[in-house]
Amino acid sequence: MSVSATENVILYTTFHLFGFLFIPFVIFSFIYWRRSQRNLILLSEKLPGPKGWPIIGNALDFIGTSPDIFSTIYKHTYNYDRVLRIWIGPKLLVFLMDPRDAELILSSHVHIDKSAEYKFFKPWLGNGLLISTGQKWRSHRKLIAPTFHLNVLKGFIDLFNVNSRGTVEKMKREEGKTFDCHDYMSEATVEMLLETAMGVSKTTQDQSGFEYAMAVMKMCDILHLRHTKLWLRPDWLFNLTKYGKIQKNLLNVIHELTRKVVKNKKEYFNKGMRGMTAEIPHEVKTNVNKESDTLKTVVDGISFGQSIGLKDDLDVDDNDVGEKRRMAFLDLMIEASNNGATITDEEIKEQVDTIMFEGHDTTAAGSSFFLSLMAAHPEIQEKVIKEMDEVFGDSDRPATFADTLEMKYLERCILETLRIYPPVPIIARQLKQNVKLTNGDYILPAGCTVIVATYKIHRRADIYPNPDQFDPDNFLPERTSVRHYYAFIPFSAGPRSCVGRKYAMLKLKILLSTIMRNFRIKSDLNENDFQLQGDIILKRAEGFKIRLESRRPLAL
Ligand code: HEM
Repeated sequence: MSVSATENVILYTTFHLFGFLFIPFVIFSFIYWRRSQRNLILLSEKLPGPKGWPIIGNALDFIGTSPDIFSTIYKHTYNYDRVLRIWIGPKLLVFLMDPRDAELILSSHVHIDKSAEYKFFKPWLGNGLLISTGQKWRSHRKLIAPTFHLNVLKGFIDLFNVNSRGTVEKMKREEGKTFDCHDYMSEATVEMLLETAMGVSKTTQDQSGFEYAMAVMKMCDILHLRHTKLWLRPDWLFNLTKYGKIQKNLLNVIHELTRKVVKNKKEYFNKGMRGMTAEIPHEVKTNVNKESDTLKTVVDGISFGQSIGLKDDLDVDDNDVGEKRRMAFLDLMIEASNNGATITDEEIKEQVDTIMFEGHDTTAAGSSFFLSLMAAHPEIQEKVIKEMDEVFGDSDRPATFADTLEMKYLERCILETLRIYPPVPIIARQLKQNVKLTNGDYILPAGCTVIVATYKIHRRADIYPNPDQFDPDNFLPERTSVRHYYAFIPFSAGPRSCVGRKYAMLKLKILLSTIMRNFRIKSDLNENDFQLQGDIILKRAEGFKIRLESRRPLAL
């Protein structure tokens, strides 16, 4: 027998062995799975959704580029108004698009477990606040939430100003050119987080915030691939691919920075330098103590990005937060660890990674969408500029907390940006028990992944007239007062709401007002040209392309 004939025999035998063993294995596994998941399957059959293929379900919807997948899933929501069932192989996803159902899940103290997809974050964020659950999440949330109360945040205003002015200075290099503003927003938000919540000066970091921000962006791309491509899900297979190797390198960059941040802070702390943020230049110091302590809201019906009817652990009366607890995030973590076993060093690092990720990519996307929308809607931009001129006149003084309360129109534009392009477009939870929805006979089965579809809720025509139109008047009091509280949830809501909500709103107002005092934003593209991709954080696939035109000498 020749060599090629032998090869043919081997191939033939292997093929048949594969047929004899693999196909029965798949069929047997499928039957076993159907029997063991009877509750899930029976209840899912009553849920509305597009027809799928045997075994793979609707997995074909997840083939293609990121914008393709986003648009395919979004198109389904036109046919299914409140609830949408999708199968990806054996995995059942149920999208909720009615604010009443969103409330049912998000306000619950029971349905707080994150979905299995969050496990891909684990090598990066460990058991940080975003993914932990149970008692660990409860005790760490209790520790961390007070470090984002308003009385702590007011102490950050000067640093928000310094960094916003630095960003304007850097962006000036791009004047007249078309460029992607996301890189600038990303770098600015990383540096602000380092200097405020982490309390370390960016100049003491020998690795730039920019490098970190880019690594985070690439990590998000990889995580998105693992969510949508079934073969990248098992760790052993993923680690063999080029993506596994890239992830390893990216995590080295990310963790090197966070380790350094914790180490530096501990050194300061041991030298007795506590309760500090980075150094503030004299010329931008504002007198925070003289500022009005009022908690009044700026846009009626909405308080720091959330409906005023929704209260969470950030909304405690600031006078109830004792002196000792008025500490910035990393200071408090280190003090807690020095004082006992509430939190270990490894857990501190995980929380730093979590805050750095959650606090940076979300606000970078939010501010980049805002600037893109200003360019696409010049008439709205002029109203923002008019308000800036009314608040600051010709002065180039830094913004104060009182000024932020006067930026009513700017705030409406920020809220409208977060409505129409919510940086976190969906929120996913794993159900441990069946849940009956608020209206109708639908029951979500235990074991399914329930997805609160923020992006769709924010674009319901029965809640927002002309839902796809950028209209800051959606946040006029007469409109906010008649809406369901859960009709606007960019920061989620309930016990697992975003811990950085107030931080984000304050920072966005200072950063964006500083930019709008200095530039007019232009673009050759309009909103219809935006291609959306929902890789964990919502982004413009083509980049956030804008052009800057100087309004006046820099307010620096
Ligand atoms: C525009 C900016 C932001 C948006 C739209 C946003 C949105 C959200 C959303 C929707 C969640 C819930 C996610 C989920 O359940 O899967 C969340 C959680 C979280 N966010 Fe934000 N966020 C923003 C800024 C920030 C900032 C500035 C920080 C910190 C400085 C932060 C820290 C966190 C943390 C730690 C969690 C997890 C909370 C928990 O599970 O208890 N976020 N955020």
